Amino acid sequence: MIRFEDVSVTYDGADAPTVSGVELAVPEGELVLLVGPSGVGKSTLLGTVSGLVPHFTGGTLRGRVTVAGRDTRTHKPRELADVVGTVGQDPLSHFVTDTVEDELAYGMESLGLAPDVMRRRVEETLDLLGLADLRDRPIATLSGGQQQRVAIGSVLTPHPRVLVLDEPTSALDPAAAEEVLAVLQRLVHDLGTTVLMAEHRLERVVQYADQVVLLPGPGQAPVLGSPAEIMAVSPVFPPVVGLGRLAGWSPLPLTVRDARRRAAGLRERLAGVAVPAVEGAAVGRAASRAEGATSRGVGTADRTEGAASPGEGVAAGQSALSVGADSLDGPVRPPGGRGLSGPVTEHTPRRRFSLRRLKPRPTPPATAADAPVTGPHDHTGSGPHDHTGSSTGTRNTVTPVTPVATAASLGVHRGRIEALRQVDLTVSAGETIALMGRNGAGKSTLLSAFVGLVQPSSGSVRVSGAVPHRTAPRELIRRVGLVPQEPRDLLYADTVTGECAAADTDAGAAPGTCRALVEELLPGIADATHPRDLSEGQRLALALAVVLTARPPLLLLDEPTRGLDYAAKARLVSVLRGLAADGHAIVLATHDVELAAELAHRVVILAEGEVVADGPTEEVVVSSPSFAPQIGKVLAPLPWLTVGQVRTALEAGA
Ligand SMILES: Nc1ncnc2c1ncn2[C@@H]1O[C@H](COP(=O)(O)OP(=O)(O)OP(=O)(O)O)[C@@H](O)[C@H]1O
Ligand SMILES: Nc1ncnc2c1ncn2[C@@H]1O[C@H](COP(=O)(O)OP(=O)(O)OP(=O)(O)O)[C@@H](O)[C@H]1O
Repeated sequence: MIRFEDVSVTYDGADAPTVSGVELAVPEGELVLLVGPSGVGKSTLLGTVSGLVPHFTGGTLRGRVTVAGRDTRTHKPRELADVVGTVGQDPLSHFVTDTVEDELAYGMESLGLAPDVMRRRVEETLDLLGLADLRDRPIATLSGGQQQRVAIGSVLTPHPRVLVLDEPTSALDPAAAEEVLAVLQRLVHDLGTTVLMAEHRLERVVQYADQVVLLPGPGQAPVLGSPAEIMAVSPVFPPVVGLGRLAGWSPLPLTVRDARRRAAGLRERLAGVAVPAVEGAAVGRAASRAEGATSRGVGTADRTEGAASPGEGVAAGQSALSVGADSLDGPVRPPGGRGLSGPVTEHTPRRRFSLRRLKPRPTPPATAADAPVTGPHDHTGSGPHDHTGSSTGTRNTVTPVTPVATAASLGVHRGRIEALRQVDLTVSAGETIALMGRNGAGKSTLLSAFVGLVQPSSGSVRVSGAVPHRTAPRELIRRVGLVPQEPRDLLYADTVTGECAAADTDAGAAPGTCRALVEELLPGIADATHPRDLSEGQRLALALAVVLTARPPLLLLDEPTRGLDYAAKARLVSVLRGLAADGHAIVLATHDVELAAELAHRVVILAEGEVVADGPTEEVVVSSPSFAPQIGKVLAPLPWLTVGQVRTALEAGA
């Protein structure tokens, strides 16, 4: 159904082809998964199928790509729209209408389908993807995951024979991701739809694939095989595969169920063994409760109505951080739009989070009443917390501590939606909190409240003593930094070099600080590249580096692993652990249960705008079918969470 014949793509100005020598056939009615490190060319390859590469991206395509016999170089994306449906990594930039229902109908309208067929398919799709309650909503007001569901729905309604999906579950909560994958599998099995999908969170998808295509490195020819064959050799693999490799299981397990069947012996071996260091959470929780109690009701009820802020969401997924930490390498990214070359409308001007442009001076004032309560640059060890670095490579210990940020009985309205209700949360210096919960639960809203992008409608929020929405950006930036769900909102220079130079200046950091951070997170990004042309993972690494350059006492990350391969995530984990050990407080909104297991001292789960769980990571996630990491499920009821912990124990002779 899709055929690549000696395909190579060279972007304008690039020294070498991004992908080359691609010879592949994707049979009709199969789900083929495209995997490989960040920036290796996955999105580029997907773009050649939808025609976005090179029609929209520029560059030179050599060889031939055909879909259902149509050459994508001689057919414009519009002329392929009846056969191929494409979901790119950034749905928002490709929506063409304003409301959910209109968006679901748009593709069918373009193809001239009868109104009754359109109506029926819109209803089916609303149900299939859990969008019925959102049908009349303006798309610009949806959370990130809600938008991703609409983007997927909008390509399903025309019933294309081929679906090209770039990280389609990256913003979805774990349960929603499973639902979407089940829908795709049904289309493949029942309707013979052909699906080509790139995804980093292999723990979510590998079991659905008929075949896997691995792009091992930039410019290297792809390797095709069954999921088990490829997972045996791939540099990117999910935690169960990591566990299987560690335990020497053959064949390798691809699912939690496979692994559980093999794990009886391992469970026995680990039963009496102390789980390698996973500390800090209990302290964080105790601190938060105490603080919540004292600060409740302190805040003024600043009324806001529908503050225009990015309708963000949080990326989905899980990953094998501990596995990647020592065995993986490479980068990743997403392709473009929907394959329909209709007008791209900017619905509501998205407010850009522009704090970093305001020339911050990150050194916290020592005396002001609202000065940051922690000194993140204090390496003397005399601070209020004890950085007992764990030798096991898991979490650092946090001792009771000064709050860096608090929300007390916080309520936030976004338009008519009550996005947060009675939220009490205290974030302490040195602790890392994973904020989890289903799409639309209010995670991004809470992060936005900490940076003053939305205002409380009741209760209060404080960051280092300051009221965020009443604090001038140049002051606030000394206290808090946010990496938004869409990293491009933070980037404005023409090159990676320019972006980094601006970040160094803004942060008052030594020249080269930001660039070194980029290299640490994701090596190999070219200096002269326009941030727009970076792969998704590369862009995220750049945005993270920009914010980290200022070393804010409170660091907020909204789904920080989209587009990142396991190795890049492992590097991110190590950077964030270092920051936490230096006394920075970190809050990450994430659907990546593996990331939370690896990094967070404490997990806070939001549901319908309320906190429904708050506790040490292992306590909160192990008992949860949605939020438990793969290793947690395999070894349950033992409270082990990561491959790294198991490796440490086995190496120590368990
Ligand atoms: N600008 C807005 N106007 C109206 N409603 C909004 C706006 N932004 C978000 N919402 C709604 O507020 C609720 C919380 O959204 P939020 O983005 O905080 O969720 P989230 O937990 O981050 O979700 P996701 O996991 O999908 O990113 C959702 O129901 C969302 O549709
Ligand atoms: N339009 C473009 N112009 C120039 N270079 C580009 C363009 N698009 C992508 N690139 C470069 O091509 C390489 C491959 O990018 P691509 O997005 O295909 O990778 P990917 O494997 O999908 O990455 P990720 O997993 O991070 O999404 C990257 O180095 C990127 O910087």
